[in-house]
Amino acid sequence: MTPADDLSPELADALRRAAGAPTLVIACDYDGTLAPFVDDPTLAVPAPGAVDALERLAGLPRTTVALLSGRNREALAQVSGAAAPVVLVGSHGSEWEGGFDTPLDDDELARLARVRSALEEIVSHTPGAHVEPKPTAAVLHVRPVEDPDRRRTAMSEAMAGPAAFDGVFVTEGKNVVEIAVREASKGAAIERLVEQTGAEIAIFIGDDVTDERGFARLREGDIGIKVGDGQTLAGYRVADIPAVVGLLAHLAELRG
Ligand SMILES: O=P(O)(O)OC[C@H]1O[C@H](O[C@H]2O[C@H](CO)[C@@H](O)[C@H](O)[C@H]2O)[C@H](O)[C@@H](O)[C@@H]1O
Repeated sequence: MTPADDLSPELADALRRAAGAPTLVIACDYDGTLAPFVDDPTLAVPAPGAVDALERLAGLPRTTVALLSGRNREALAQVSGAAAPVVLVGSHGSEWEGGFDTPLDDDELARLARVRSALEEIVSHTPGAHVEPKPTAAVLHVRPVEDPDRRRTAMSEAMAGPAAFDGVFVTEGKNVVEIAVREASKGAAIERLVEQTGAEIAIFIGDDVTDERGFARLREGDIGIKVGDGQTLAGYRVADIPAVVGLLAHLAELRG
């Protein structure tokens, strides 16, 4: 069985087309796409072979590989172990090498502190839940909460409380709700990568609802690949993380 055996004929064709593009961008979500979910986000390591395949692709001429994650950039670098020439883009597309285009102003910082303390209050009576601080957001994590009712209650409290504050941007993900004081979109980040490189084809691979903002902004001829089940705007689908690793390794062979 070769990596290509896991791919639909349509996706195999699309990858052959991408492999022949003069300039190519490959943007990949991290959690749920390259790294299996775990309770502690600091321990979410890449699946075997994932970083190797990304680095092989990133070492090819006129090929830009980016990790495009909801995580903040520093956390993304730590858990993934990926480094240049792989481009790391954090905070849902708004945090690049050198940080954010514009730092948070005093109002945004005050709003962020209010959001964090409201989420900490929820955590204080929800055993297992925790808050992940980010430069422009705070995230309530409920994956480790054992009782499903308590998990749902904590999410509802976050939605009715800090998620309803003025001037915040809410993203619900897998067992998380993220409340940001800056709007960000993986779609805008993919457009920026395409603009910077002049790529004729962009590939974007992701598993979560937040990745739909990326799929929505792909151009005709670009290749969106959804990982796992669920509704999607992506044109192609693979079953799971090992299939993503196989796909990347196969693309590296085709383009190498
Ligand atoms: O855009 P991504 O790279 O997919 O990041 C999305 C969020 O991923 C992380 O949370 C998810 O993974 C955790 C570790 O496996 C898991 O515990 C949690 O339930 C998942 O939602 C990360 O912690 C968040 O900051 C990212 O926004």
